[in-house]
Amino acid sequence: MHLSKHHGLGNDFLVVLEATNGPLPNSPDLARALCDRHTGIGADGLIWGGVSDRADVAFRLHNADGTEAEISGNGLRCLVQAHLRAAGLHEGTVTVATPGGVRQAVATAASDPLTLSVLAEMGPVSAGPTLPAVVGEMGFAQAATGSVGNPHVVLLGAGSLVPDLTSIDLAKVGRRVEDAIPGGANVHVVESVGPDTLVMRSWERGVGLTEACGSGATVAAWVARTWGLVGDRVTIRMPGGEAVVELGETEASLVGPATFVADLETP
Ligand SMILES: N[C@@H](CCC[C@H](N)C(=O)O)C(=O)O
Repeated sequence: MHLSKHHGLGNDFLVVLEATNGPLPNSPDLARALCDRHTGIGADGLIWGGVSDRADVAFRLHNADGTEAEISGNGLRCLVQAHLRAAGLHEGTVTVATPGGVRQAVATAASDPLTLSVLAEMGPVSAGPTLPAVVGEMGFAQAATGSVGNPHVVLLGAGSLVPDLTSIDLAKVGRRVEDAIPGGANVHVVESVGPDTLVMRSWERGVGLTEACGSGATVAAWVARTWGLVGDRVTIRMPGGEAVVELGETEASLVGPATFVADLETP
């Protein structure tokens, strides 16, 4: 099988294209094996890029633990880069069929030849899962949920028991909150650090701590706007780098990089 590895702000994905490989196995076990950082190639998830009659390419994602996710902001950009590279292109507009609908992405070359800057539609932002009671005991200033197809919990730091984000044991908090939600959720802690700017750290369903989460950034910006902290164009600073979220009335878009790492062949 031919794969390529990419990352969006340190959130890394393996991509397998049906156009290059023929019919895809879409196997959670294979995804789990290849994403293992000790015995596999290592990644936060594996994206199956299928042939689609609705769009240029179809998106299907298995997290590192083999569970399936509905969407990924960083993963979408990585798939767009893989699709363009397979056609010998370094920029262009690509439509992607996701489980939640078709999303358009516009990729432009960046100064680094391995990186594209991609503006991607993230679709409508809707209500997320019910906030579990355990969040009330954690002392965050605010808490809310949202969804762009996949579920997110957003916790605002600087509450009574939470002086700043660095004091949070996110692996513990994330696991506790995730376990209290049927089906799990991605859990993010955010802090407002300037006009239209948030700092965010993420615990991801099916992965654990990650360097960045694009769908999480989208929901965090949306929720922060409802809290009156930001306007319609929000910069999100994550451990892996910055992304920009553009918020409309009902829908959102995400701008960030996709960086090519390697082409790989599995036996
Ligand atoms: N990191 C991704 C989200 C990947 C899916 C997530 N772990 C889930 O299970 O919902 C992003 O950039 O959005």
